[in-house]
Amino acid sequence: MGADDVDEFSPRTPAGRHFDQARAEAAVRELLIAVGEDPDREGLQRTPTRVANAYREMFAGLYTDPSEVLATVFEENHDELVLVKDIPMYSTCEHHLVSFHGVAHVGYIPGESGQVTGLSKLARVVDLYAKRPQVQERLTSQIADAIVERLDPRGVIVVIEAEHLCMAMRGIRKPGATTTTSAVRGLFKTSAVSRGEALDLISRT
Ligand SMILES: Nc1nc2c(ncn2[C@@H]2O[C@H](COP(=O)(O)OP(=O)(O)OP(=O)(O)O)[C@@H](O)[C@H]2O)c(=O)[nH]1
Ligand SMILES: [Zn+2]
Repeated sequence: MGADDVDEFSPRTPAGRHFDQARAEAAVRELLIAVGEDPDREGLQRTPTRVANAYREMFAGLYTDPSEVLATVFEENHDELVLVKDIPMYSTCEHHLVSFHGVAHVGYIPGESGQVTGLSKLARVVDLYAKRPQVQERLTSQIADAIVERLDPRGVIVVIEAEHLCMAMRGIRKPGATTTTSAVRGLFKTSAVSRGEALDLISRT
């Protein structure tokens, strides 16, 4: 398959872009040459294929529609906080293409219709946006906005705590430094009491 040929099963982004396996493999081979390696030595022969497969997986969220992930919604007449804590999260820094990883905490208060979603769906939304080239601030906001759009809740709070390998293994080299970001919507923005209660539950071990 040539670099521009894409089979009909290649995953596509909503904008119609696709994962191009042949091109990804060629790029990895080029990178190995650029760093002074021999891509034909035995240990590296399958590396372009492996790395392309890994990137396909790491960026799988580019090809998934968030509304599909939050499709399961049901009425429970629950009008208080639902909080899923410590969701493991692996994303990729869009500046250096290395990992940033940690945990996400996602909470919401259902809207007047009392509609809730499956708990696993909150973790799926985290995954979907994490599996893209990202910055932590945008990842946090996108998760919150997707939940607002689908569930029309009274409020949403998303907190992400992560270590960026681009700050640990290279550059400033500060392993262990963590970055915390939050996105609050609705009641969690307008009410300091609601926000404080949620943050208290999130920080409790
Ligand atoms: N705000 C924000 N910054 C990030 C994130 N991930 C990486 N960065 C930062 O992006 C910045 C890119 O800075 P540049 O000066 O363009 O790149 P650089 O020369 O590689 O920078 P250093 O990492 O400081 O060596 C760095 O300060 C990173 O720490 C993120 O999720 N959010
Ligand atoms: Zn980075």
